[in-house]
Amino acid sequence: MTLRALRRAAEERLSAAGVDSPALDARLLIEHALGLSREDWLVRGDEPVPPDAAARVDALLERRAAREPVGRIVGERAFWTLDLSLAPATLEPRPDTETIVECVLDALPDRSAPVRILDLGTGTGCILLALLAELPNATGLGIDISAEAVATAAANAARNGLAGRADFRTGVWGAGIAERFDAVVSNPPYIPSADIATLDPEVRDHDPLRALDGGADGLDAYRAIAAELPGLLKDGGIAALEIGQGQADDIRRLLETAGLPVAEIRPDLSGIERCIRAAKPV
Ligand SMILES: C[S@@+](CC[C@H](N)C(=O)[O-])C[C@H]1O[C@@H](n2cnc3c(N)ncnc32)[C@H](O)[C@@H]1O
Repeated sequence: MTLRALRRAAEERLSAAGVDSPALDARLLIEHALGLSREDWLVRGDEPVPPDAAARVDALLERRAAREPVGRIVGERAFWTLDLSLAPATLEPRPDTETIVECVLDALPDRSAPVRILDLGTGTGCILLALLAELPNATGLGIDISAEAVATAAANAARNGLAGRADFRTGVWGAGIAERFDAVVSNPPYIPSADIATLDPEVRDHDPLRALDGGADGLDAYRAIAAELPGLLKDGGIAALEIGQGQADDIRRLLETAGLPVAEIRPDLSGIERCIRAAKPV
């Protein structure tokens, strides 16, 4: 079988298994199994695939057909301009979360300023590290309740040349942090507990429950974080939080009750309200 024929067969297999991006996933898994680059398809598509290579591809396709996400299979995921390693305790970063990065960058008056950023529930470190990659004089602290997530985030900082500007610690949201920051970012768990069983298998069976479960109404983490934000922000500092579909009004109320007027609610690329930005009055 040629490489191109293998790819067609892989796509059909993933499509039959209900995978929603079979063409992309087939290509990524074959590239990973065989050490190919995207350009290789142009020049090597008619080459025969040796049986041992086909067996390596088959093993990965079997996992994907069982609805394990590509990022979990290959152990990493691209986010913003970065490649990030994953661990069982980290959420797989989503493109929607880049909305927070854009929102913070657009809200900062001076991108060369030495801003201090706090990321609550940092996971892979994706939000903090993407911001540090864009803000050459910024430094930051990422907090997560999971020690495995903290270790993964620290490794991702090193992998992307940002370790000198990023610290990571275990903690429960902002508890015990005395410092005040120019920006606090967070993508907290926001799925109502009862909805978790209805999620796609890629999410339900592979993202950690602690990264998903937002309590009975999905808002537990926002209540905790909103109460802490006034003590974590400098005067004039901004908070940018990812939100779930339909949660904007409730979270606006939580932030404004805490004394943080909402300045923006920003949609993601699908038009869903995804990031809420508030500021601490000067
Ligand atoms: C939705 S994930 C977001 C991860 C990452 N920031 C991202 O956007 O991909 C939420 C994260 O919050 C962490 N978390 C859950 N409860 C926490 C708590 N009480 N204190 C600190 N972190 C918590 C989870 O371990 C998880 O890494």
